[in-house]
Amino acid sequence: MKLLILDRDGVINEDSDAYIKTLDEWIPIPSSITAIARLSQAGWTVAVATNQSGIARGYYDMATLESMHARLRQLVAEQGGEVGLIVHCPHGPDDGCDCRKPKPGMLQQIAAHYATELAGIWFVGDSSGDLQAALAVDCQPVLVKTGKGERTLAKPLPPGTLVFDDLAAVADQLLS
Ligand SMILES: O=P(O)(O)OC[C@@H](O)[C@H]1O[C@@H](OP(=O)(O)O)[C@@H](O)[C@@H](O)[C@@H]1O
Ligand SMILES: [Mg+2]
Ligand SMILES: [Zn+2]
Repeated sequence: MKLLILDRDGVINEDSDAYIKTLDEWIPIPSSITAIARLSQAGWTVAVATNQSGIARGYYDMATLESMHARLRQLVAEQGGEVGLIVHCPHGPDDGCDCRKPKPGMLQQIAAHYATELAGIWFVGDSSGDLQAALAVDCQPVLVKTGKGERTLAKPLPPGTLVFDDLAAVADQLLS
């Protein structure tokens, strides 16, 4: 199946070092919304795997997180596309969960949901933890320069990492 997995903050929407704590702070990257719509209209399933330690930290609750994801689905639907499964890790760095990137648990959850293998599936992120999670399950690590991408690019990347300016450029490549 044509499955693409995305990180959320810094790829789909703007990120902040102060976390994305409210719906108003969830600011979509317009070209990313269009990219998701274009991909899904072309038969791609676009899933999301996002760390949301702000839940564990008490910065925001599940209702707020779900409101952000409802807004994402609405914006993509307005452009004729749809968003697939969105998986989040609500845990903190010290909780020892299996889902927080760089662990690959969320990627494995997505693969199980769609009854597909992960090998070679592109996982698009802006942080090194995203790239490490991809490598852990033989996904293709893809770095975008939006969000924390430029910071991530300043450090050595895992061999084989593909680099694009933004999600729109990733979509252009996949749809070419
Ligand atoms: O990029 P994704 O995975 O969609 O989400 C990242 C967010 O959960 C937050 O992750 C935090 O990392 P810590 O969780 O505090 O290590 C910080 O990097 C925040 O700036 C960022 O907004
Ligand atoms: Mg991110
Ligand atoms: Zn977790």
